[in-house]
Amino acid sequence: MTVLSQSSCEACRIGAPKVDEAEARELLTQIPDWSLIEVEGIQQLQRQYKFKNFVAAMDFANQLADIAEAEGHHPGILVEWGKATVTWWSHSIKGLHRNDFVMAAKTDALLDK
Ligand SMILES: C[C@H](O)[C@H](O)[C@H]1CNC2=NC(N)=NC(=O)C2=N1
Repeated sequence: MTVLSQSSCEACRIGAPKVDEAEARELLTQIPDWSLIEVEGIQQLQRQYKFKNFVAAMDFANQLADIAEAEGHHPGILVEWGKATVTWWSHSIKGLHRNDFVMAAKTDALLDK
């Protein structure tokens, strides 16, 4: 199996294939702390990270912004005191593309730095 955190995003345009349920289940084994959620009919990946204070959460969000820009794929980020909630989905296909699983794994990998 390819290591998601070491993969890159591929071009994702309208009409690109959504990840099906079997594939989602397999990919989730590499990002076990993420939840599959559905918001207004759109499947998304979500994880909440805990930090020691607001500045640490904000610093994490800024590091995530850098990798999002580098990959051309962008998350939802909610920063609060001591936590950051990150949500990944592909706007262009209104659902989950493999890119979202790649980015979730890269988000986790930020914690190892
Ligand atoms: C033109 C640009 O590449 C696109 O709008 C990208 C930007 N970042 C994106 N991020 C996410 N999460 N989904 C998208 O469909 C998306 N599209």
